[in-house]
Amino acid sequence: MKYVSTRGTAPELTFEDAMMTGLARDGGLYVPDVIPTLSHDDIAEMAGQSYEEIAFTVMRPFIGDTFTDDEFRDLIEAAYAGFNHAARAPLKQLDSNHFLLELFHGPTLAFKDFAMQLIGQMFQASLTRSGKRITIVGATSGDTGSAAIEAFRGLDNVDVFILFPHGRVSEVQRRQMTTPVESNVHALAMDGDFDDCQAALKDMFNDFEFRDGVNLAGVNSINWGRVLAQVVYYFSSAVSLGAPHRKVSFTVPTGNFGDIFAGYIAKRMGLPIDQLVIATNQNDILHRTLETGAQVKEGVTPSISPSMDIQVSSNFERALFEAYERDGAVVAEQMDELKDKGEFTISQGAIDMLRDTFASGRASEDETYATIKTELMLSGELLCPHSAVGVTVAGDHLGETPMITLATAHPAKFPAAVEKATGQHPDLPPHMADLFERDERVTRVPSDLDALQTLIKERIQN
Ligand SMILES: Cc1ncc(COP(=O)(O)O)c(C=O)c1O
Ligand SMILES: N[C@@H](CCOP(=O)(O)O)C(=O)O
Repeated sequence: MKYVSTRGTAPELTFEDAMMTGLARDGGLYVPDVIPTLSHDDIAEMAGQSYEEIAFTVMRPFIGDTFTDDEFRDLIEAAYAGFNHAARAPLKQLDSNHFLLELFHGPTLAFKDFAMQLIGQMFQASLTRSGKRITIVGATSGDTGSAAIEAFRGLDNVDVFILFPHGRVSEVQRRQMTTPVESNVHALAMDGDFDDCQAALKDMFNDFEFRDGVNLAGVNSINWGRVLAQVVYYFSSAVSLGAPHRKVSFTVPTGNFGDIFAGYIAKRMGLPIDQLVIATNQNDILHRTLETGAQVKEGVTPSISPSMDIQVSSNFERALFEAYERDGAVVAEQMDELKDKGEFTISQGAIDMLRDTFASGRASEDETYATIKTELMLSGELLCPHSAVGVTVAGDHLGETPMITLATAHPAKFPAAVEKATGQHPDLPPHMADLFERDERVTRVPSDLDALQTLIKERIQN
């Protein structure tokens, strides 16, 4: 299995190299050269299997000879051992044909743990073999950062720097990133929004002198390993509702497009998915793109679902690559237009493919509050605002096929919005109960590439 860049000119890599490299050297994102498929029987056999067994079957074809089967099974076991639900990703029934996939039972209470805990294990195994030391830089709108810190804190061959937009994450999210005491953890509060943080990260990858000098690695969904690990819960949940013998649909609260792209990969692998619905908050660039056929960047408006306050949606590039039948030159051209002019127009053939593959919808702030309130009354489920965006949009796409909406974070990460909607204060789980008593350690940084690179170089020398 080889990995190719969405912009067509970077060297082809193995799974291990693609995982450790992050962004391709032509600015693109790595994807497998061929998407493997599972047969109807392979999928049927997953019924009754553990999450870990399904994870092995789904991911094994992608990793080549990076790990032996036994090594890979051990890494998967270790990754999910710290989750506090036996099913890892349990399904709850909301209504006769609407289900909620709870993805917040990992250590940092968001779906990011599913991939980040495994990436942490795979990185450590690879670094032990190579004897290398790396510098991870991540950009976060709130959840990737804490998940990455949790996965890499205390390791002596890794420094982890997390850029988050100052004042634009919830207090719980901020404290998850600023209270770890390990000296290899560096929380950086940057002036600007998440798009600025992600742009700075990509600029660091595109500066080869810096990148090679610090051994830069990425754990955002730039990293194919992140997307891959997220494919698994599409299979586990669909199978528990009767796939492959019947179809299911998914609605996915979406920002950087990594999670829903994982759903697309599951479909390409043979999972019978009917609808894949993109649910956006008021930062609705993806919904507008599907409606109009043009991607036009606007400013980011802060919302009660801050992790989805994104306009430049990194993994949309992977979907475009498929929509343009893997023509990297066209993708590179369109990505340059987005960077230079803030917009690009998708060809008719490509937008037809995207509209055939994805549906979309948008939830306003008022609708999101209303869904949190009514869902608690109707089903007893206390939703986080991101999951509530999903449930709101899913409501417009319910039909005969069972709909699974992804619940991407625990309500206790966003207590202010949840309390405003319901009057209930969601409590943090016991392992985080003293979060508000812990000391914070954070560096305020400008949105300035030189300053960021200087800070990172100085910190890793000490
Ligand atoms: C809680 C939550 N929901 C939804 C999303 C959107 O997921 P994605 O960026 O993969 O589209 C994020 C951020 O990634 C998130 O943290
Ligand atoms: N919502 C994310 C944004 C980064 O997404 P990623 O999937 O590319 O890591 C966050 O919580 O940080």
